[in-house]
Amino acid sequence: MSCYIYQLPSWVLDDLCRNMDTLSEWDWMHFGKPVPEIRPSPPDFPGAEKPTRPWAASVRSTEDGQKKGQLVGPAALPGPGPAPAGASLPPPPEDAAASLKTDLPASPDPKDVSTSIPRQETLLSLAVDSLFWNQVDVVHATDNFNQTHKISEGTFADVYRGQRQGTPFVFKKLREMACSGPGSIENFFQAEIRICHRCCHPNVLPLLGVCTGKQFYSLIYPYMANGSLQDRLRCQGGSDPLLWPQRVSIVSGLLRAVEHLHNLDIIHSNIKSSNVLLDQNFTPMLAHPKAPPCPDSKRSKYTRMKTCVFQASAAYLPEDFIKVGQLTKRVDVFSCGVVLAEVLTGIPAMETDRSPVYLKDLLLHEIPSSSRRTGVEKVMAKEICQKYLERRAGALPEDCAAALATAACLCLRRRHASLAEVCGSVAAVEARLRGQETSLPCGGLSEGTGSSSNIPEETDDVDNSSLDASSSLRTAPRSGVSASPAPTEDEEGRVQASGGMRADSSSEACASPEPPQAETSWKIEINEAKRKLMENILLYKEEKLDSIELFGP
Ligand SMILES: Nc1ncnc2c1ncn2[C@@H]1O[C@H](COP(=O)(O)OP(=O)(O)OP(=O)(O)O)[C@@H](O)[C@H]1O
Repeated sequence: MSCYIYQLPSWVLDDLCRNMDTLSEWDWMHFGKPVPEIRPSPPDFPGAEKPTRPWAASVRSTEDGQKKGQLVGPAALPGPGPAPAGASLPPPPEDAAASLKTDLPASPDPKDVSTSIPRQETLLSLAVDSLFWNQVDVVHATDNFNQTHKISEGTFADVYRGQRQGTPFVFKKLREMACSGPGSIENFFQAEIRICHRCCHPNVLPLLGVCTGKQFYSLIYPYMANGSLQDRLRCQGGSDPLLWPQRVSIVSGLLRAVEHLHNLDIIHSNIKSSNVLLDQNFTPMLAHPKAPPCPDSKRSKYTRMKTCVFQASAAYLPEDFIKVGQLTKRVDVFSCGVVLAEVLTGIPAMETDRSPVYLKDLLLHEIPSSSRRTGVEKVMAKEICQKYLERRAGALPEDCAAALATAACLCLRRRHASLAEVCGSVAAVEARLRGQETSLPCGGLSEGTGSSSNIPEETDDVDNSSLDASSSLRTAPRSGVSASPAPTEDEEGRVQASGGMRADSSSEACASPEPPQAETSWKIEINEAKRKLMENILLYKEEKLDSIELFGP
């Protein structure tokens, strides 16, 4: 028999409401998204999501992938055997799955976690216990975060390699940054957990564990043997340059991952080549979504971010986002365009001793003077191919280069660039390089995103350039486009971009008055009845409603 919340006696609901009043934001999130694994037989609430296995690479929900016929298995514990992007991956080895299960202390020390961090008990009650590693295991696996195991220092965390039961893992040890503000670790933690909780895709890096210890917080991932796309594009450690088929398949995997996230209404907001990790087969995995910054007032529908965090990522962000701080899917599409451009040209997204500092500015500078005419991307793409095409990656047929450059230009320039279309274009190049005869859609793509070539496309253009003469930008010494052996053009006299930080040099970027509907980087799926109930509960909390009004007599 179905049981509806309104069928409960009002005193029970009253009690429920009072208890709910004490919930943290974290708990509320999960109120909208039941995790039913802990219940022997889940109740049949209308509108409730189907039960999903709760957690980690080996246990994540697979619904979305199944719908689209995508692979939905665990994404990639490093293990033997090839696992090409988009191909079926083997389940994690038994020992690895077992290694994710960590014995929890029988009664967790309440002092073990700060109050701002989701409490272990709460998370346990959400059936994510298999995700938790205890501190001792993490210390053991990383040799107490031995410096010799350190891979890198990131914006929010230091990255260490470790090993458990013979399986290599990566441990991100989170740290509060001076500029990150209170709660940033919590946000970071929750962003990762939310995304991993909601999606499972062969090109999204799975979160394998978390540790909320007394001395540190850590997130645990599979170790990706080929490091990041950024490392490989820079041939760090003397690695060979990536060849075109590898490059295109990596971009294709990245685009599929982003498309998948967007289908779930998740905005990654931290797409960059250092967050595209490559396994032993160069299968790309998109990692480390950025914590959705908290709006500083309930009224704010759009998102503001800390200026210092912008600075780290400005190379991948569109100007309008930097100026306004409105987080939409377009931000991700733009970032994909920058990554695609890095792959295509071999030019780093940012180089401080170069002018312009940002690759996005270098490329957007190639826009023909009559930038509003139809097919501008095609002209721009041609320029890019002629001037900046990576020469170390082997031979690339001209039409493939043009299609890739056009796809990059679309991502960089169009307000409404269709990710599906860009995906399709790159996939066609991928197939072509694999030897499959495919006709490239570059003609159609370059003429406009889905629109007829006869129709002017004026309203879709975006001024992304941070090379605005009015901005107070410093000028850097010219160093050319050093990373690429491709001929570099004269950029003398160009004003160096500073990522549009003119928007605000204070702790937060400015926000325009009430921009149009913004998308948020995560979305609670909740049915209307629940939404109404939650609204009423808020009113109840403000003592504008009593429990009788809330649920009726
Ligand atoms: N799972 C992993 N396997 C192998 N190497 C990794 C892994 N995660 C990160 N790395 C390496 O560590 C580097 C830094 O990772 P990190 O996630 O801190 O990226 P970041 O871009 O510097 O920081 P952030 O994403 O926090 O802005 C990556 O570029 C990569 O070389």
